Amino acid sequence: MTNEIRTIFDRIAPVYDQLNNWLSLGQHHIWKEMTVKWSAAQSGNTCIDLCCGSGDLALRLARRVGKTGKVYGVDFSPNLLATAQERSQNYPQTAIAWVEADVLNLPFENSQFDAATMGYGLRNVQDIPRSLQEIYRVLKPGGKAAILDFHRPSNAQLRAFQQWYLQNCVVPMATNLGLKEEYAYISPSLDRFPIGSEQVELAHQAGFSQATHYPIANGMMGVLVVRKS
Ligand SMILES: C/C(=C\Cc1cc(O)c2ccccc2c1O)CCC[C@H](C)CCC[C@H](C)CCCC(C)C
Ligand SMILES: C[S@@+](CC[C@H](N)C(=O)[O-])C[C@H]1O[C@@H](n2cnc3c(N)ncnc32)[C@H](O)[C@@H]1O
Repeated sequence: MTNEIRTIFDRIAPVYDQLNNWLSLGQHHIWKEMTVKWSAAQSGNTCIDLCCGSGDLALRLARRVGKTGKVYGVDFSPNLLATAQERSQNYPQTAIAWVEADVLNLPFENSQFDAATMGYGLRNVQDIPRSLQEIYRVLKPGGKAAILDFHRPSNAQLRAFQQWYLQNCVVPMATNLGLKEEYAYISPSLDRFPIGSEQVELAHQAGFSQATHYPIANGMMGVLVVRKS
């Protein structure tokens, strides 16, 4: 399964950024900016972006931590990491290290990071509790993580719209690019993804003292914000 997920993301790498811009009507930039803000990353901090993909969140973190900070972007898709690497050449001032690794076995010591972000990663990992435990392990005491992903809205009409949009806009557009199966995967992965209150419960079980889920985009997306005490 892990290999299948990696293959999906390696295959969509060439069109990933473009499709996200089109299909979210540019909104994903706003959702990612909110996520970085909620991570509370500060100038000079050492931060980690898990499941960094093509680097959107890591590059935003790098802007926040500035020249005196350091950002690690971690992903297991070599193709998406290559895009991230290429994009970061335009930001020579910022210290970003791109690391090819599984976020379920992070190659970092305990308590290294002031802040963490994860965008559209938690729904894709094989073991959500383990992923939260790994984030807990690598955060410093007092550190925060902000985890952005799709969310199923409680409002039935909005949920119906979300399902309609995924099936009738997202999948057909991806089909035109030969990526039907890859994008058809989003809907079932969302069906089995824990809702906000369940994510909060899992975060407490992983050890986080504070956990809050913020629904955004009318509840079609959400950000789980956790703090290690
Ligand atoms: C950046 C976004 C999604 C990233 C993403 C996550 C995945 O798990 C994938 C799995 C397999 C293939 C691709 C991805 C993937 O790209 C979020 C925005 C992109 C969405 C495709 C658009 C979703 C739109 C909402 C359901 C409704 C938006 C309403 C309005 C148009 C703003
Ligand atoms: C939908 S993309 C999100 C990319 C980026 N964070 C963004 O918001 O645009 C999901 C990413 O998670 C990565 N991923 C999924 N499971 C992973 C794992 N166990 N370890 C490392 N990366 C993983 C995929 O390779 C992919 O780049």
